[in-house]
Amino acid sequence: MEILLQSCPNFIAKSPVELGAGRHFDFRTFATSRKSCDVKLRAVSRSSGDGSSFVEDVKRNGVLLGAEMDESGAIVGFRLAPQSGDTQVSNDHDNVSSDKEVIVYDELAEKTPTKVTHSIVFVTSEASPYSKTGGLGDVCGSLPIALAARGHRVMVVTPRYLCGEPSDRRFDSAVDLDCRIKVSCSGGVQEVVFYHEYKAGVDWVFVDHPSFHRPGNPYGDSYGAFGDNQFRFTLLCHAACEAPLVLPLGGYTYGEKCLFLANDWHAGLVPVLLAAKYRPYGVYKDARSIVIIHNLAHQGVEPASTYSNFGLPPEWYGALGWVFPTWARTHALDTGEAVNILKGAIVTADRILTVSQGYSREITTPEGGNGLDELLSSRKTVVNGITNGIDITEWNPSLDEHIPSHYSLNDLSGKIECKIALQRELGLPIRPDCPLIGFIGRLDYQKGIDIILSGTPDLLQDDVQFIMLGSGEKQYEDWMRATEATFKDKFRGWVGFNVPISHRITAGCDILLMPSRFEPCGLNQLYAMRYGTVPVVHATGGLGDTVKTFNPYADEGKGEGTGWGFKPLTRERMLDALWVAIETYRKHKRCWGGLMKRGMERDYSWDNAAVQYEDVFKWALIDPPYVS
Ligand SMILES: Nc1ncnc2c1ncn2[C@@H]1O[C@H](COP(=O)(O)OP(=O)(O)O[C@H]2O[C@H](CO)[C@@H](O)[C@H](O)[C@H]2O)[C@@H](O)[C@H]1O
Repeated sequence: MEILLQSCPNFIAKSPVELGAGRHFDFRTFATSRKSCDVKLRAVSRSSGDGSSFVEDVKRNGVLLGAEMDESGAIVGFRLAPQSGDTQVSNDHDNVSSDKEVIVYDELAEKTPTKVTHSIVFVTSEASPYSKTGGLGDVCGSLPIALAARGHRVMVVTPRYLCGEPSDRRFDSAVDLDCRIKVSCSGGVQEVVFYHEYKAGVDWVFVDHPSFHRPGNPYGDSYGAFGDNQFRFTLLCHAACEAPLVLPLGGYTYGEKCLFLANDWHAGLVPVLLAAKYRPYGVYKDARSIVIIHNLAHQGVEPASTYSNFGLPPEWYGALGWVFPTWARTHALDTGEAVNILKGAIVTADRILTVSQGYSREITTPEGGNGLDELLSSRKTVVNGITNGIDITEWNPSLDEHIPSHYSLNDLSGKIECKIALQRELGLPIRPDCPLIGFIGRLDYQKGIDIILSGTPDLLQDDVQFIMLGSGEKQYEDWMRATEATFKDKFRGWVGFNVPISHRITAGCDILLMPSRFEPCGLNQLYAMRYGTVPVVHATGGLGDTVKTFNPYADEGKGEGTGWGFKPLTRERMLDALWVAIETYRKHKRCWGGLMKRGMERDYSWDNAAVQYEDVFKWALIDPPYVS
């Protein structure tokens, strides 16, 4: 797309590093420099109260066919045209490619009116199937599709990770938009490139930079977390703020009236940038930002001296500045001063969302707030929780490509075949009647692995089989291997991240164990219930919200509930709950059938959640920007 910004020196503003000690960092520099770059960018990026300057630019340059405005007169997008000749006409969003200009003319647009409700920009460090290390990838791979299906215009901005493995091929169908922007951060100017794929109604935008090309997962490799993650995700956030202004996806930019959904700390700089870098210059005045907390335990905390890497004005230090409590400091001279990206998001975003109502309450308490509870409590009126849905196409026992036999509520025979096949695959004795317990998840403190570790020897005294799939802390991986060697006929530990195996465990087990210490929502218990596998969970956060404990006497003796929730999180309580579940499985087949059925019958689709997200969008837009 030649018309775009190729040489635009975006982020002309010098970073505080470049400006030396000067306290008067002047963002007018930024605004002026922006004007001096390619006039076409000026037309796209500059904001105007009444839109008149846009119309002027259109007339003068012939670049824009017109600014698209909503009822209030706010600019919500632009239609772009090339400067000269050979125009191709297309209304097919799928045809967006680097060698083709896609124009949507008025007549075509009239015939197929866009169902634009909101322009939504997800910013995330992972989005399945392109990248996934956990539940964040699942959510950002499916919620955007659900919102797009409801008529919203949805873009997902995420890195283009290339790690030299076959998984890189997932990005094969994304095309280079030939749009380069420059980002000033970390004391230099970085060029980032945008790739794009339009799929399932969503614009998947991939931010490309050499720092996203390396072996390992999105955050680290076998040596631990990457040392430059702050830099990598700072780049992502800067690029995500530019994307709606500069990318004419399907012929239109998203424009300034966007709803940014910033997921976890990796995207946490987005609300800060809107407030500190754009709004003071009239850009994104009508945009709103919502920070979605999938896990408060990770906040993007680095030494205070790294503040200058963000490309923010010095006077905005207070938004990210953070001081560790005395007990958390490492030595006598440690002042505890740090920058905390998630904190920055919490104090600048228009709304704060978590992925279940239970967790939204917990994060405002000292026990669940990870040091941010007071801050979150101070913004309690804009904190909400919406329980995640799941991708019911990927997780469907009657169609799942990863499992050996299919089954449904009406015909469960395939489930026992899945169990037998799993026992065979993992080399366990093939015993269809033996209670088979599963665990899937990261091997870390959050997931309560230490409780599993202390309870397993007792659990395995019983006539049960136990399968664990996970990777994470080395001590737990080693423990899994050692336990497998000790209990050859009863225990299997699969160390690694393997999606097909996770499906086969979900389908083949009778019980899924989740003793998470905290769980913002949890997806595996939802997958399990959909697959007729009964969850036994620590009743915390989203686990408490989604798993209702079995009561055989309720509903005139028909029973109610979909599993067991135990509390508090102790080895004894976990073993008690497991014992009740195992006994019910063995001795009360009818009750067990009821548990499976009620779990399988539930509605897990994203539709409910999407409607609730729309409410939050509405509330965000009713209020003026929190930081204007
Ligand atoms: N070894 C392995 N092999 C294959 N697949 C594996 C795997 N380990 C985990 N997974 C998969 O990764 C996902 C994990 O999702 P969770 O919601 O359980 O946890 P996570 O803590 O990553 O997510 C955070 O974000 C999500 C989304 O909001 C919240 O539900 C959650 O509470 C919060 O901690 C599931 O799809 C699971 O099957």
